[in-house]
Amino acid sequence: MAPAAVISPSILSADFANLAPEAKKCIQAGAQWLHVDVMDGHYVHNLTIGPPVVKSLKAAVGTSAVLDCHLMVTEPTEWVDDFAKAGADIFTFQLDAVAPSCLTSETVIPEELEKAKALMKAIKGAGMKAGVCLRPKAAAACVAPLVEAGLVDLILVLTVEPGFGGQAFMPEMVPKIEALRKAYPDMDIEVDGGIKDSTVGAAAKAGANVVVAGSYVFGASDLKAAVSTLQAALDAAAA
Ligand SMILES: O=C(CO)[C@H](O)[C@H](O)COP(=O)(O)O
Ligand SMILES: [Co+2]
Repeated sequence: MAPAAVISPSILSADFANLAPEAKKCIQAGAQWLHVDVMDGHYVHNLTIGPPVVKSLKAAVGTSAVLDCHLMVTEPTEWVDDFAKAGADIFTFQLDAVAPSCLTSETVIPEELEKAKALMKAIKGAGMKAGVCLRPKAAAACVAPLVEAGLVDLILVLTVEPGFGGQAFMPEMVPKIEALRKAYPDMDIEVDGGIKDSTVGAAAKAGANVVVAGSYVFGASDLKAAVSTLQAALDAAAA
């Protein structure tokens, strides 16, 4: 069965002083997940959200939304337990943070592959779903041994360089989404970066079933209409 269509607004573009009402507005507008961009000031030059904020968000939204945590951090393994305890539902890490060979080769070197597998086992062992994120330079083929090992619940395709919201969608990432959908018909494939009314169609047609949008949703004069536009594009691609 094809995976369900999901909208995951990135709270990176929300008003942090009003995070709970902002999150609830997204859920009322039809968003099923909330995307939490975690940046540690090392992997990227930005500092954002950590486990205490995830804990408060979980207390505010309960089970009405999946907390889709995207960790742009140098040492994801160190954060597994803290995010699990805070209430994260999905823990997605940057593959190149543990397996830098994915940036220069179609095959991850064995030592790095073992590190990625151990991390994913820890994520699942802590009760979260395990996501693997490919930044633009990371080769799609590198996820194959992880999928074959039954460790991948979600593949996130970054369509901007990691670090900031509000960047332009990279159309050259569309073939990567297509290749992953062809290889993994039942996998949750998430697209993240520069998604708005004019770009969501290309990502959805290529096979993404989960769309992240930050600046488009929170910058819209009508948040509900923005979420509906994204949902309509996913529905049209699935029809
Ligand atoms: O992971 C990210 C950046 O590293 C963000 O999730 C992404 O950029 C969302 O913001 P926008 O929709 O404004 O592009
Ligand atoms: Co993100």
